[in-house]
Amino acid sequence: MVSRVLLTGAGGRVGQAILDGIGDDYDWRLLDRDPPTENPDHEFVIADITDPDEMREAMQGVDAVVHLAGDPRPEAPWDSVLRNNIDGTKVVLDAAVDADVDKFAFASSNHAVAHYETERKPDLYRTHDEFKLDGTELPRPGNLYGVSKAAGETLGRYYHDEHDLSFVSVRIGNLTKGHPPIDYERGQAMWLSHRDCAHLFDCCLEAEYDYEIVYGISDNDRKYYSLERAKEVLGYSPRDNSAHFDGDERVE
Ligand SMILES: NC(=O)C1=CN([C@@H]2O[C@H](COP(=O)(O)OP(=O)(O)OC[C@H]3O[C@@H](n4cnc5c(N)ncnc54)[C@H](O)[C@@H]3O)[C@@H](O)[C@H]2O)C=CC1
Ligand SMILES: O=C1O[C@H](COP(=O)(O)O)[C@@H](O)[C@H](O)[C@H]1O
Repeated sequence: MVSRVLLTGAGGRVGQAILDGIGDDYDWRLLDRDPPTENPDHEFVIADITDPDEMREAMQGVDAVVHLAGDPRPEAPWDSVLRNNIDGTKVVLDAAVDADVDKFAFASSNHAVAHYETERKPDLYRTHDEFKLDGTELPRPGNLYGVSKAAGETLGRYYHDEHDLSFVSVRIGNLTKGHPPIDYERGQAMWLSHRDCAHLFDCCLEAEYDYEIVYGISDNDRKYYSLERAKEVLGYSPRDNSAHFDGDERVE
């Protein structure tokens, strides 16, 4: 049973969504290289994920890791994604294996597979289009940031096979608070609401799995990512759908 969880990148947007939803459900150790902006409700470690000593220390007594820290910019330059996203993820994985951590949930991204859209857009963002990615496809990154996320997924595969670490890559779509992106069909197709985000990472901490790749979106009518694997293996049961909004207003 997972009790003590290390949340890297805790100060960011995804971290906030997770803590708002399931902050009371685990014994969290929050980690970020930037200090918290307000008094945190949980233990907070200021550390850089590329520092092996800091990560070894932060991992003590941890059952599971939710690894969010990294450069989230689709336009991020190679030196940054190489350091923060690829090397940083390896350092966190090494520390997790040394500390005998059971489960590792990794924040991957839609950008790891963005080039599947190239020859299909804008139709695939619309409800009449049946095309769906399901997580069994090879990566087709749309930028170097996407390459770094595909590398994180592959690192996870290796640490699972080599060290038996349970690893789930969550290819997160577009997280926004309150309502889906406005006037942005792609963003509406891959919208992830805050409450579905928290619930999905809760599932990653509770379910039993070996190595998984799932999509992290709400149950949007426009979706071109399948939610079947997340539902079947993790027990994900999303409650939101971008089709239930007109602009910033919920209409259903
Ligand atoms: N927000 C979204 O819609 C999506 C986010 N993701 C992924 O989810 C993760 C979190 O994204 P957001 O919360 O949106 O980003 P964010 O920028 O709001 O949060 C990232 C946090 O990681 C920290 N961080 C960055 N590099 C670090 C390092 N070397 N050591 C320690 N801390 C470090 C930053 O200080 C920041 O607080 C990222 O890995 C991103 O690639 C993936 C797809 C969509
Ligand atoms: O991986 C990420 O994806 C989201 C959605 O991508 P976008 O190109 O449609 O904006 C992005 O907002 C987020 O910053 C990024 O980390």
